[in-house]
Amino acid sequence: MSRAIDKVRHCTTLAEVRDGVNALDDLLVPLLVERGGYMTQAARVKNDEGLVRDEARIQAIIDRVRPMAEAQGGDPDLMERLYRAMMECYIAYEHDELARLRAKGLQPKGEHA
Ligand SMILES: C=C(O[C@@H]1C=C(C(=O)O)C=C[C@H]1O)C(=O)O
Repeated sequence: MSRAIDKVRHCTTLAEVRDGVNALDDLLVPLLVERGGYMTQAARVKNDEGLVRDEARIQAIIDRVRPMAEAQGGDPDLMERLYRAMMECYIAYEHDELARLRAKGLQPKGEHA
């Protein structure tokens, strides 16, 4: 199996390092935008501020990504820290999206006209 860590090119200059990082950011940013799109979907489907943060789901994601990181030759502790920080950002975004959808007319659950 080819692991992500084995794809890292040996660099002798900072410019090479930054080229490598930029190339990966070109892949990551569209994926993060797409992931954010599911926060908008979650906000609409949950339609309840109290359901936005789901600790069980957060832990399930951590339990899934730690072994994935290890299998790719990465550090599971680093991956957990990244995911916890990222999910905090997405939870804040999901709250913002729910507020935006409500301002656009989404009725709170149980208050249909
Ligand atoms: C998208 C959800 O809402 C929140 C955002 C999560 C995420 O960034 O993956 C995970 C858990 C939730 O607190 C969800 O509940 O699945």
